[in-house]
Amino acid sequence: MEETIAVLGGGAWGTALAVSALRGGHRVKLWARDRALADEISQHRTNRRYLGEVRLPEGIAASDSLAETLRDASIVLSVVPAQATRSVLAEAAGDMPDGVPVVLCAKGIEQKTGKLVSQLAAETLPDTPLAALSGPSFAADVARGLPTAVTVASEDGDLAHDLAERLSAPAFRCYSTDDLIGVEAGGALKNVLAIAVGAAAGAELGASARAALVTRGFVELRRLGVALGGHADTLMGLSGLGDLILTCSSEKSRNFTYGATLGRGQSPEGLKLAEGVATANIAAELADRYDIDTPIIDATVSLLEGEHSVRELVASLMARPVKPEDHI
Ligand SMILES: NC(=O)C1=CN([C@@H]2O[C@H](COP(=O)(O)OP(=O)(O)OC[C@H]3O[C@@H](n4cnc5c(N)ncnc54)[C@H](O)[C@@H]3O)[C@@H](O)[C@H]2O)C=CC1
Ligand SMILES: O=C(CO)COP(=O)(O)O
Repeated sequence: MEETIAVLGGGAWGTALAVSALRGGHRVKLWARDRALADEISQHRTNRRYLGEVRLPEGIAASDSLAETLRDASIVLSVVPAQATRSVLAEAAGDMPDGVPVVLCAKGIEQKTGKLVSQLAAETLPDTPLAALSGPSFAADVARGLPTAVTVASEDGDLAHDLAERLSAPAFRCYSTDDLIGVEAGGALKNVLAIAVGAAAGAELGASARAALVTRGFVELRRLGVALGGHADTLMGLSGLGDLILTCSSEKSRNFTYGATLGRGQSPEGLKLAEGVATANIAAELADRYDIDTPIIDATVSLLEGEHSVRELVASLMARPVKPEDHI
């Protein structure tokens, strides 16, 4: 059934999801706060700043007006960075159509509050049905029509299933779950670990170190994800293991690239958005609060704060007391 999907955010992921929705047979409106960007997307069918040379299909109605974008929408996708989501949803609240679900697509934890994106959205939009979409999906791949699979989560499992059907497209397969927290935790924490793994790659520590870091990092992701209220099984899925594999294995990941830049001893100034930078510190604080052991996340914070080099941090990880291999 054709419906109107409103996308809030004109960056790489917002534009790619708009393209996917269009391919799924829907009308698509997109809000970008920058009018020049909205015009470029609507009229020139490119988004050079965020998506490079990808040519967009015809039909994305982009605007810098939230009211215009949200009018007649039957699904709203929120695709601004995690740290900006609260303010954008607050600005949009007055124009949000009644009862229409908002699908949260950012991957992060709010620095100031330690809240997952759905938790901060519930404060801003208390009467709105909420869901999250997460999984292994580089914007450039999705915009080009390369296939992938993601998970749509809502505490209301029927809503999650319904949204997964409505958001699926020929090259975009959506699964569903009622484990909203698990899906959000997986998406947020893999970004922090991708910085760590990127740093090891940048410092040329070898493929064995990379595999060991991904595996032990995944244990930390599951420990903390479960402490936050997610299910361990969910974190074995697309938004957890799946996204961790993707982002820890490719320079196409901005988080991996951020870490690799630090690992090479270079300045990360001018790099694209890396959500893990904003999430690392609060993730480590949450781990402390729940008394969870997260040495790789802690080392990532130390690296980001410039306290130690990659080699020093790896040496201290290697010097930890020998213990049985726990899996969560
Ligand atoms: N790029 C990707 O491959 C994927 C990204 N994501 C997630 O989607 C979220 C957005 O990422 P991208 O679109 O890739 O980032 P981006 O950096 O390409 O674009 C971010 C967009 O948000 C806008 N923005 C930033 N602050 C804003 C504010 N305060 N108010 C209004 N607009 C604001 C920017 O102007 C830009 O249009 C992130 O949480 C990211 O982790 C999820 C899956 C894939
Ligand atoms: O979340 C992503 C892929 O699933 C995108 O990863 P980066 O934000 O590291 O580019």
